[in-house]
Amino acid sequence: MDGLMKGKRGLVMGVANDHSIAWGIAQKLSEHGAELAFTYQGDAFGRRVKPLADKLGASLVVPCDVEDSASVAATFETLGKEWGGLDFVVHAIGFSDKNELKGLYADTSRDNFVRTMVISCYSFTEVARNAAALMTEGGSMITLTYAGSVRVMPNYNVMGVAKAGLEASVRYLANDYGPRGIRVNGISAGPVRTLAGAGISDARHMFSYQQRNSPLRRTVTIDEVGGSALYLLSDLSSGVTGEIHYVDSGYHIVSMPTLDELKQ
Ligand SMILES: NC(=O)c1ccc[n+]([C@@H]2O[C@H](COP(=O)([O-])OP(=O)(O)OC[C@H]3O[C@@H](n4cnc5c(N)ncnc54)[C@H](O)[C@@H]3O)[C@@H](O)[C@H]2O)c1
Ligand SMILES: Cc1c(CN(C)C(=O)CCc2cnc3c(c2)CCC(=O)N3)oc2ccccc12
Repeated sequence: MDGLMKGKRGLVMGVANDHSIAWGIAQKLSEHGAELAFTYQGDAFGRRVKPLADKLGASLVVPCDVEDSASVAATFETLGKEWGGLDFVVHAIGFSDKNELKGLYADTSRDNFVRTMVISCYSFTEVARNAAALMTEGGSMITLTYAGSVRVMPNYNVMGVAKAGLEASVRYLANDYGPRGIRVNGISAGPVRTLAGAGISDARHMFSYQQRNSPLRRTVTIDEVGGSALYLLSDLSSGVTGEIHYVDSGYHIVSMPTLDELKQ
């Protein structure tokens, strides 16, 4: 089908199920004519991702565990062999030990700090380096971040530190690859009820707080994140690189949306 992404081929990393942000992005890209390849993290996820990928006519669905550099390299070797080139990459991967996503950030263990940084931050740099080698006609990459990188979100803890590093790496990668016509951007999404977004303590209260206090008075959907990803991965954003684009109902711009509640 014709559309913004007609003739473009790209890799979507991070679909776990049909609630995943990466799935919202993949659907939107496919609707606009993109040809997609997917990676999944291990056989358990593979059983969920393959039927989803089939729905979008994706022929390439490969395992990739970003804790294993050989696995990342093998993914792009396969893409190089099967496609020969690449126009875009979606990196929607993040993980930390959920037992350290509560209580004090100060209590973060060294092991989980390192592991969280490798999976949630460094993996985008490694993916970008491998992808850039295939983007011989230029290209566009995005990663998913969260406002917990620049402001304290209770319990987000070490994930906030990892996202701060991720957002800085977006800027450094944008500078490295700009001369080759490869753009690198981030989408900072508001809270979404995904596997990663729901499995946290007090998720219910955090969602309702954001619904009551964001300018749009609601949380965002994976389709809305998909729309902004389509913009950043298409030629509509040809002049945009190194940016963190917020898709969060405007939550991050307010300190106090209204005094009404206090007057009650
Ligand atoms: N859900 C939210 O509220 C929210 C908001 C802003 C940003 N994000 C970010 O969006 C991205 C996608 O998360 P989601 O909310 O769609 O949840 P999700 O659980 O659907 O997706 C997370 C993905 O990370 C993958 N992953 C984890 N460790 C991996 C590893 N070692 N190798 C390969 N893949 C691995 C999982 O397999 C899964 O597919 C993450 O980076 C997350 O931090 C989420
Ligand atoms: C929002 C929000 C999220 C969603 N988000 C932005 C994220 O980036 C997901 C972070 C995350 C990373 N690793 C794990 C989990 C969530 C839960 C399941 C697990 O085992 N590991 O996570 C939070 C954690 C604490 C507070 C708020 C949030």
